[in-house]
Amino acid sequence: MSNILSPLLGAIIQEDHNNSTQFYSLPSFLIIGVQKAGTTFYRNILNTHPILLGLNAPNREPHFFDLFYGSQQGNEMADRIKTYAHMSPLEGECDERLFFDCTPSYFDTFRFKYNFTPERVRAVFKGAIKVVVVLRDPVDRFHSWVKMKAKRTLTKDVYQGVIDQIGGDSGVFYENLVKRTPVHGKERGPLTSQGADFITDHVVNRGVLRGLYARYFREWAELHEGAGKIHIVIHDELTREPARVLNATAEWLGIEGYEITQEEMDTLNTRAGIVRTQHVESFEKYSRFFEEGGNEALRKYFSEIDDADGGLVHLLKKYSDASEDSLATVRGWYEKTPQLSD
Ligand SMILES: Nc1ncnc2c1ncn2[C@@H]1O[C@H](COP(=O)(O)OS(=O)(=O)O)[C@@H](OP(=O)(O)O)[C@H]1O
Repeated sequence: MSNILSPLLGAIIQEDHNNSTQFYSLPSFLIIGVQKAGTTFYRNILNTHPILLGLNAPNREPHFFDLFYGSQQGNEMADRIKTYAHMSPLEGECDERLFFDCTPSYFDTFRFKYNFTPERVRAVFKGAIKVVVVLRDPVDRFHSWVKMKAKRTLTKDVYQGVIDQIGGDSGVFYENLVKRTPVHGKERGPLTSQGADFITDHVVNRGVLRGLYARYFREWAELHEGAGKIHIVIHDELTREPARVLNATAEWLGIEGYEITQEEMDTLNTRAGIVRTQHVESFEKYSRFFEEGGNEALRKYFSEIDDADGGLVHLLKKYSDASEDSLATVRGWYEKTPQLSD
């Protein structure tokens, strides 16, 4: 096995088998998050570009750096790299397709004790990998996550479960969130969901803590500073102007743009639609709770933690290519809300 540098961005790996040579490519960039921000739609949009190809496209996430990293045949770095490269066989040395790995849980690997994916990615790519993050208002992301949960958890009324656990009072909900949030840089343990009660495991860890973007963004940005600016895609821009977002990504990669056709667009519009569960009454109770103060509590919480973690807008300015418009959108997510009423 030998490595040569691709004319574009990825590293190409060559393997000689008897009389034939097979080439593989490591991905040229990673879409690391965030879950529920429209990453599936973004991946599908990128896949329309003639030279871009998602690993395991179109429907599966590779999870190489979290779920499968420790379970390769052989744990030497060379074995790992080989396994990863085998996900993207090339048709010949001059095959110029660019592969990408879209695994939204890389951003904040909550199924483990702490997020070690940035370190692993650095170990494999020596820091030289491009990274994209799709961001969405953390309050909307929370609701999207609950909706997914309700869709998947058929036997349980998720909306009622959320209401029961948050106590139906936005002040109590807010206090609960603050109490259960690990302090940055100190306690990594509480991020594990193993053995946690419902609110910690589901509502807080997976629903809420995943929205602490500044915290995870800083980890990624600091470890990958040498690899250029992180590319930012904002959910609202992606869903409003997917063609523009595709070409902005192409420009960032240094490749030609692609004019996506209406026909391609129509097949890609993967919007999940409204999923409520069969428990209409509890869904209505849930919606009412959040409309009447729950959302305000969540926003206040996200805003305060964002401040304490150094501010996403500040970090994006320093480490990403986010435009002024994107920064203004992100700023809006963290606007301070009035004091919560008692
Ligand atoms: N085209 C388009 N327009 C508007 N919204 C869209 C579109 N495509 C995906 N989405 C919304 O993105 C949410 C799913 O995000 P992800 O694909 O990142 O989810 S996942 O992490 O892969 O589970 C999910 O959000 P919610 O509907 O709020 O749950 C999708 O509806």
